[in-house]
Amino acid sequence: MLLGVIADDFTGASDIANTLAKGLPGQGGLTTSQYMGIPDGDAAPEVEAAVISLKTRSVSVQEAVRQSLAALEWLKAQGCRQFVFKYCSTFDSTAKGNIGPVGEALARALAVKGVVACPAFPSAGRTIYQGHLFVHDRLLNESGMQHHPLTPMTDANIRRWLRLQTNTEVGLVPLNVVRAGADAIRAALQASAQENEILTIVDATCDDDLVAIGRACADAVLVTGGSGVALGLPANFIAKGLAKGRGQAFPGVAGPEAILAGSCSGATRGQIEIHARHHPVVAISVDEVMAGKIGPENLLPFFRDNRGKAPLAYSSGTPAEVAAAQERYGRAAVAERLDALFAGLAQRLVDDGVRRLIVAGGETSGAVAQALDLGDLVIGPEIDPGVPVLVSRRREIALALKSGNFGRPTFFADAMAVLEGKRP
Ligand SMILES: Nc1ncnc2c1ncn2[C@@H]1O[C@H](COP(=O)(O)OP(=O)(O)O)[C@@H](O)[C@H]1O
Ligand SMILES: O=C(O)[C@@H](O)C(=O)COP(=O)(O)O
Repeated sequence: MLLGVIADDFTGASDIANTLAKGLPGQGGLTTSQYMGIPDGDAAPEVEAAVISLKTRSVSVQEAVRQSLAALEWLKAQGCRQFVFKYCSTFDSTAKGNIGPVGEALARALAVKGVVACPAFPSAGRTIYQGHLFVHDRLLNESGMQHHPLTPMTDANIRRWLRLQTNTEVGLVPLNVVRAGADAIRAALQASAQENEILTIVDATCDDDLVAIGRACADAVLVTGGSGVALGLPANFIAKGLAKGRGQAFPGVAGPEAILAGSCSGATRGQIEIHARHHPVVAISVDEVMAGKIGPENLLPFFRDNRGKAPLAYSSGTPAEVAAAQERYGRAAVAERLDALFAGLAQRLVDDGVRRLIVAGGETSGAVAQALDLGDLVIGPEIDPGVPVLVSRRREIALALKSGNFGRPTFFADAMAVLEGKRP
């Protein structure tokens, strides 16, 4: 194995697995597998890149660090020469963590400083300039992310935000240095390390910037960021003759289908609204869930009755609805109960024969994927930027784990077709 990724959530893991499997146009990527948590045994010998999905974005700092270091140990034991800590392209974190503490702990474990911290993902509209994160034409804190149910992002200056989470100063490699190319980036990172800065925000506003950053990191032991930071990494291994740039075929999976949405992002709510125009959808009431009046068994008939019609169940609410529910029951309690509902529902759906499953929302996907005994996931074709088809050979299921913010407006119906091996 060449490259090991520690991802702080499950949709993020499939996002970066997609980037690594795809590689740069005309070059191909790495043979990539996604794992649900730290695997018990060794990876299959053909795996060149392993992505370990953790659910550490919203747990305590200590727990996030503990799990991330355990993942690092497994990846080291598989022989990886480079490690990536993958977090969200919208830098989802609180003033306490978990990006800073996990990034610093991994860097300390690997004895490195001046480590790239770059959440940029231009094809999804995330760019960084002078350490400020933009989502399309908006600063992060004006993009809707200030309303996120678990990690409200209230500062677009991610260098300043990250410094709240770290023990050491945070560096910056500005865009003019990035545009000067890989050698200039490498020199700036070395200078940052000499200043004892463990993590260094690196600007990037387009894919070429990310490719240059990737080239600068050819020999870096640790890289951190969104999936974009991995764009140039497979090419380094191919150039060194360590990987061949193979593609992975996907024949499609037929069978009953289900869509579950727990993300409250504007993008997901828009996709639900569009899906509802021509497909059966059912809203899950948070009040009824909290009162114990609705559980997985109540939702199962809806999916059975609507087989073949891409049925969708969602809890997704507007910022005002989310705020009201959190005030009434507490943020953690709502998240826990909804996670448990979606997890239990997914288990029953798969036991009932569902073979194509789409989940919207990182935490929600984590809860669902942990509940299903999926084994390792093979990375199939890209549905939309950051969202690949995932195939569980163990359970013969095709999945899509969609970040709340990702996907075209007609994502749900289109993705269902792709899971079946058809292009819409
Ligand atoms: N109606 C709601 N009110 C409050 N919280 C909700 C509601 N619906 C979902 N949630 C919670 O909001 C969080 C959404 O996070 P996540 O699934 O990661 O989506 P995203 O990918 O948009 O971040 C989850 O913890 C989920 O349980
Ligand atoms: O980097 C990204 O934006 C995604 O890969 C990601 O991490 C998604 O997180 P959620 O929005 O919580 O699904």
